[in-house]
Amino acid sequence: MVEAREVIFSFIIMVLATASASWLMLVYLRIARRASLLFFSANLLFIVSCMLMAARFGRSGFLIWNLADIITLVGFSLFSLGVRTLYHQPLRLYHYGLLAMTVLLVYPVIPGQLSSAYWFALTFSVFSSALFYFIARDIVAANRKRVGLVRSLLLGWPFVLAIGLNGIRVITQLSNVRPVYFTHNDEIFGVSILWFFIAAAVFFNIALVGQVLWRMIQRIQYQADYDGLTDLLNYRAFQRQLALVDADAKRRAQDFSVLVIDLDNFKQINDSYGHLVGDEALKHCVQTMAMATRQQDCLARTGGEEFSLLMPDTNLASAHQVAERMRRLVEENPLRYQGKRVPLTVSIGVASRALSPLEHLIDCADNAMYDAKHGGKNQVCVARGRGAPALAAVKTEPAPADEPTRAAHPKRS
Ligand SMILES: Nc1nc2c(ncn2[C@@H]2O[C@H](COP(=O)(O)OP(=O)(O)OP(=O)(O)O)[C@@H](O)[C@H]2O)c(=O)[nH]1
Repeated sequence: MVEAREVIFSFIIMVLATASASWLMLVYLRIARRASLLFFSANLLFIVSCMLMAARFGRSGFLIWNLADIITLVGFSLFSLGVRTLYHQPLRLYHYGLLAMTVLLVYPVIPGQLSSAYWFALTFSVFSSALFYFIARDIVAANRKRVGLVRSLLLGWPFVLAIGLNGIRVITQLSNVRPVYFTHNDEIFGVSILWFFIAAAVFFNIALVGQVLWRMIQRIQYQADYDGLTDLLNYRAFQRQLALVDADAKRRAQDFSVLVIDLDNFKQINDSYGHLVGDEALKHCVQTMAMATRQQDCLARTGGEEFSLLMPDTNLASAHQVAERMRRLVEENPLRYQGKRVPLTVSIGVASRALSPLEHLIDCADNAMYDAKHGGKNQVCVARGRGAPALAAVKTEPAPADEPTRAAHPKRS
């Protein structure tokens, strides 16, 4: 039977070596580099731990046994840290520090003799369960919002299963049914637990590769739909959103409106302060504009310094109010840069679906925005009518501070 164990141990080490090589390849390819490096290191530690465990069958030294357990726990900690790194979660190193301290306090207390096998196994089960719990919890926390609880649990299923199996093991051991697994003189359990190691090595690594792939897919999807600078939806995603809102509005016989918003004299900001300040100005402006929007509105970056706001269930008059409020907020919140005040203003065009067909809606708002530009900038213009939106665009004037919805003369900063 000892020979069978040796063969199985060699097989486990081969599996772990293959996993290590694969993670190293991902590090080399710069795919989730830091997380892959942590997963690679964890697999190396498992190889060391397996070698020690293989040695312990010959000599049954408890020091080696404990060392193998502790190295395995450090490997699981690296898995857990890798998952947190992958999902950009806070590392919270004190969690691992606390766990390490407890491990180092508990292991020396247990007497190093064969009858303690039960306690060593129990201790290892409890600590490894804590680490599996960290991993499963982090995977669920990172994905729950996007794919729901059940699917996010499925993403980390080997770790969830490991918590369950360890739980059963702890309960059976605490209820003193019999010391299961890891008994030196019990050949059957000795070999069966080795098969369990193989399954764990394979499934844990597959689950983690799955996390890396899943994360990459999420990132690609995000880059396809979002603007990297402002984190707003891009033009393509905005068009998709527009079609969805239009279908919904038709079904419910409701109106909706769009704003096309363009920063004024933005080239001048870039030329005077540089592109980095220009980028800051764009981000600052987005934050300010967002103050005028509601939860259901959809603000998108549809051009370099051009934005669009989609407002479901909003008629032209209400959209005009929002646009005016937005214009005023931007004007009143200049960018502060190195103690200087960088004034920002926007020109806004408003159009509503009730007055324009979908295929012309954005053009109508865009033309109204250009009317605002030609009218002197820092103002809101409303597009009316279907056929000739540019001609029908009606300029409205900014409201006074206490009356956000009514007109006054355009303000310039
Ligand atoms: N910093 C920065 N600049 C950008 C970005 N995208 C576009 N721009 C710049 O925005 C400027 C737009 O210039 P124009 O189209 O002349 O517009 P403007 O100066 O705002 O003039 P008006 O629209 O007439 O008020 C150009 O200089 C672009 O290089 C960006 O992501 N970051």
